[in-house]
Amino acid sequence: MGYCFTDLTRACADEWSAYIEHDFVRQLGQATLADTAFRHYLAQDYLFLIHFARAQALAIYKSRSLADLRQAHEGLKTIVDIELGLHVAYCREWGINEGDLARLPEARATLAYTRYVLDTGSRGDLLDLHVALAPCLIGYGEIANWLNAQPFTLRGATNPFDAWIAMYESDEFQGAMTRERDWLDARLSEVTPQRFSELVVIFRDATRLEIDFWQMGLDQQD
Ligand SMILES: Cc1ncc(CO)c(N)n1
Repeated sequence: MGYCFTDLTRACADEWSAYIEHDFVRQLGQATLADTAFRHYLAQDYLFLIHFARAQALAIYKSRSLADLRQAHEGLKTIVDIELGLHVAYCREWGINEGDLARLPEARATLAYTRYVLDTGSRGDLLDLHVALAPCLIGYGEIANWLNAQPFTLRGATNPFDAWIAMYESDEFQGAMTRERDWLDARLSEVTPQRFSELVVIFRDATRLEIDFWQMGLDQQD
């Protein structure tokens, strides 16, 4: 026994790489992504982040110890104070104002992913919820690092999506990702093989929904 976070990604290696190395991500790195696809993704991601913040709040509610409560609070602050603040400013640069965002219809992929996380968290315990949230917080940090390691990735003013990569490679986001991974490593070290296999199902489903989210952006689906 004694599992850790990378055992989850190893158990879903195909889905995890399909998510981290998705065409949307590659095109963003190569600066070949269509502006309309990026704008569609950005707007839907605003709706995603609001529900994701609610899921972090649910993790606060489900915490039994001060240490757990602090970890969930960290997650909430990362979303509301760092990511959503940057996101709203970033949307404005791309010609989407907050009024437009508030009136936006939710795409099916956004609905499916956010409600899946909230339902998994309501039904299960704190660990189920953190595992459902993990592809998001840890995945985006890994995506920024993966992009930076690819020879095709363009950085700087020649890439209109450069600020997006900068957000997820930032010390604040990478720090939040590391703390979440440490929290998961500590909890996973104590679970039984049967419990681990339940958690793999949650992790795989959430990762599949992340893949659908990229595809929704690429195809501009509603
Ligand atoms: C869909 C999605 N997953 C993960 C993140 C990172 O928080 C995000 N902003 N959007």
